[in-house]
Amino acid sequence: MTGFFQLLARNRLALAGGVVLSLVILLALVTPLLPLADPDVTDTANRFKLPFSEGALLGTDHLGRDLLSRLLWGTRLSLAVGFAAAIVAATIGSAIGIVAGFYGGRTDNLIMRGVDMLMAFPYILLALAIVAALGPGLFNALIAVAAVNVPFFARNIRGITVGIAHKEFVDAARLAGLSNTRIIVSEVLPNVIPVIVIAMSTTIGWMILETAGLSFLGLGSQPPQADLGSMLGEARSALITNPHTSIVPGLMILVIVMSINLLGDGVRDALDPRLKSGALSRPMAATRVDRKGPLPAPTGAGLLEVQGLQTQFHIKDRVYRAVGGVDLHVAKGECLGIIGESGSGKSVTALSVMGLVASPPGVITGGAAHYEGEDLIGAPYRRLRGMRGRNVAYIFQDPLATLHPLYRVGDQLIEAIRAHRPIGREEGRRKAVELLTAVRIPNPEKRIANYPHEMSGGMRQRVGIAMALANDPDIIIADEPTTALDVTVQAQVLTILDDLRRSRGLAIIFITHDFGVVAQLCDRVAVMYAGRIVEEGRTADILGAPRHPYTARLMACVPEVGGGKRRLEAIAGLPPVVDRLPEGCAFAERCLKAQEACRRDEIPLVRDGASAVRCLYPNDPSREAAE
Ligand SMILES: Nc1ncnc2c1ncn2[C@@H]1O[C@H](COP(=O)(O)OP(=O)(O)OP(=O)(O)O)[C@@H](O)[C@H]1O
Repeated sequence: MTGFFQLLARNRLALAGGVVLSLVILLALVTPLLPLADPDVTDTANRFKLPFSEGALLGTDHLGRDLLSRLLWGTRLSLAVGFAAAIVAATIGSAIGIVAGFYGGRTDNLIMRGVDMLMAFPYILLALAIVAALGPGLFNALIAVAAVNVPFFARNIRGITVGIAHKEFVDAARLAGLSNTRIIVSEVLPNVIPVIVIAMSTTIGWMILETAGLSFLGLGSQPPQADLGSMLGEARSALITNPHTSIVPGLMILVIVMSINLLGDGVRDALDPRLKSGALSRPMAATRVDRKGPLPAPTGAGLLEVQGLQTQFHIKDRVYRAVGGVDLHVAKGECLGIIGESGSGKSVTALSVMGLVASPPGVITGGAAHYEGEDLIGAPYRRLRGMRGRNVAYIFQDPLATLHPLYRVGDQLIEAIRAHRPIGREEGRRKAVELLTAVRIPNPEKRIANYPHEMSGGMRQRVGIAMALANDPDIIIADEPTTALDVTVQAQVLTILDDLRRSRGLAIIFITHDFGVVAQLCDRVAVMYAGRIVEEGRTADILGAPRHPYTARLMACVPEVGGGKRRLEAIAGLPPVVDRLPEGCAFAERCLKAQEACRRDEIPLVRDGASAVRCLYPNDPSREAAE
């Protein structure tokens, strides 16, 4: 709950709306206690007194009644009717929506067609018809406004319920033998309540306006009782001669509706869990860069050289050091593997290179990524945009999440090419077929007309690779592209990537959990732990004789096909949380060789020829070979 209020407070407009609305509600609540004139007593001798006259701060109306008093009593009434109508409409509408969405079939059809019929009438006509049938009066106006808003809630909540009613957790509740009523109350309702609150917060203002509209037409509050709408209606004839009689209630309606709407938008944003990590602020086109200290100069190692990269997530007052000073490079035609446990910072490292980490909350706080000597971190957005996909392309783990579900794969390929080159449709089509052929999709002429859901996981991943190849990039960063595939398809996809790198001289950075993939594809490998590289070197050296205890234990977790039965050595404990990294070696807590010194100071990455290790007591490959 505190998180909700903190998020709400971060949205300045919502905060302003909340403060203003609270003041208005407070005023309305204390109105009976204030020393105000009677709002209904007429004094025709003092008609149309101007604001700031003696004894009438806001002046008087056409019957000499005190406008301030009428305004406060009227506001009290309008707010009460608006809120009551919203609660009634939300309760009835949501109940209808939940029942229709949950039961579906004929029940849904019957209820929703009734709702459609209500919606087919212009709402004001419907409200007028209801008031005409029930007779004028504020209570009847409340019923009319609530009734015309029921379909709005019913439709919205029905849509959400249909989605929830088919979720696995609802099926699980059914299998557990829960009754439909129990399922609705315990499984469905908690999931739709935020939507109901959001819909209410954005419609209360609207309902206050509608009630005011009915009163303005003489169908709501009846004389001498004042509400904001009837005050406006009565002031209509003096609009030109005594505008203050209209301006006073008009301004109050404006203030109430604006503040409710601003607050409603803020409530909606704060209740949405997807916006909690900072996306409420406008996401930036490239990751925010806030580097202090001198920048590393390029050494000319490789086509892409990452030096001392530090990327953090700033969430509230916490700092998550996802990447804490990573150095790596990859040359033309080379494949560098990055391996490590989940959460070790592999993806964030890769995304930082092209400024693709979402900001907020991501911030690059140090280091450089030199591409042919040019530092990409902090490069202007136009430059990064020009290079994304053109020089450095990405392949992600789940192509279903990266391919647009509503466009044919051919059109998506053509779009990817056109983002960087102005080519015609025909040429684009030819190139798309060429790309699908390059990734060995059979029958590419036909396949370009497929939608992503019409392809298998392996096919979609090939389309992902084709997309990355669309603009002939120099570097491809592949983030676990084969994790979701079965071993045969995985082998095919890896072969395609390997062939492409050899034939096109592509540099590949391959992020994976899988030592088998590293062995098959990568020339060199970097092992990451808690946002840092702990070991780096030639694949054969590292797989043959890992020097860092973490690498050795990670490899011991991997079952070997044909290696006979053996006990798999799981690594006890968990990686440290990156907002509370320990002093010294981050792996010390889980390391069997850890000494006191490991927990003291920063441990440097010590280079020895082609390999490097960040450990005070690394395994000695020569001794192990001798043993
Ligand atoms: N948007 C974010 N907000 C806060 N923390 C994040 C965000 N994205 C990543 N992190 C944190 O950064 C750290 C590194 O994440 P990253 O995705 O790079 O790990 P990874 O090694 O690629 O893991 P996996 O193999 O599961 O993809 C993790 O601790 C993660 O919780």
